[in-house]
Amino acid sequence: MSFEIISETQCFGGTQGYYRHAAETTKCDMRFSVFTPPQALDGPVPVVWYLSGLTCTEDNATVKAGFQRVAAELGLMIVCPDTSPRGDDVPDDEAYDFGKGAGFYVNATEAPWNTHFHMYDYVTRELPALIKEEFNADMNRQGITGHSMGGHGALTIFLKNRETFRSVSAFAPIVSPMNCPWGEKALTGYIGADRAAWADYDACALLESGGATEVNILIDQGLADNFLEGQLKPELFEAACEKVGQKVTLRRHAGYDHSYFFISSFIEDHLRHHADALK
Ligand SMILES: N[C@@H](CCC(=O)N[C@@H](CS)C(=O)NCC(=O)O)C(=O)O
Repeated sequence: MSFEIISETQCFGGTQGYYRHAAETTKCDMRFSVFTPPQALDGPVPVVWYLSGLTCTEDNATVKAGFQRVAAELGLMIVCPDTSPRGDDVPDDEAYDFGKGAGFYVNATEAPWNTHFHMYDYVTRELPALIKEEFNADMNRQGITGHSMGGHGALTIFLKNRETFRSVSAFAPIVSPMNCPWGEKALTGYIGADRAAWADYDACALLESGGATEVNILIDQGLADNFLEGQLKPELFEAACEKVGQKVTLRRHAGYDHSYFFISSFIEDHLRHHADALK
């Protein structure tokens, strides 16, 4: 599969790389980052996917989450995709929470978004195929995490692909886009007004329809997060887990907000959570 190396830089004995490829699913050039730990020189290593939130690219987590030191210690490859299709041909919206930088990890069915906004297929199918072929990744050992919109992506993609992922975690996730303004706007715009179709991209609804999984889900949430009550509503996920008997460790942290200062404070715990499951 063809892809281009934008840059590769040594970091904690491994390699932090930025890459670009022509993606079929999103019909545009897509960028992504991969941290390859030093252990990959000796054989295939487990992969943790990190899905970012609104306004982000592949760069935000790569430069601000601080995952490289622990990923190098644990021998984890970290893949950070972009959050939407990009380029002059791709439609956009002037708001920060829709269009570019806000793909919501769905396959859009509504025009004009349905030509490029196939982030679900991109993240679950096209980019994994490239990672499998071009990097020393053990695709039988995959975990997924993410922040905010990316936390929604991680939870829903995990719940819809139970055979693919052995571990999942999230930072301040949108747990029920059907029940928050960010999600209602995105799902109406990308999927259409029929709310029945939205359930396929709602972690709470997917858990209730699909039942509990075997894994323990780790979620961290800051209590000084401006989006906590209006958008994130972790109590909805707690209730859904309770209903179906899903194990979840939901940690609420006084004083932490929605920023990468919060994520970088707890990223080590998340990577250890994944490494334990992916051993
Ligand atoms: N203050 C943000 C609101 C969106 C936001 O907080 N985005 C989070 C993800 S939901 C983020 O990580 N932003 C980029 C960053 O901090 O690097 C903006 O208007 O750009």
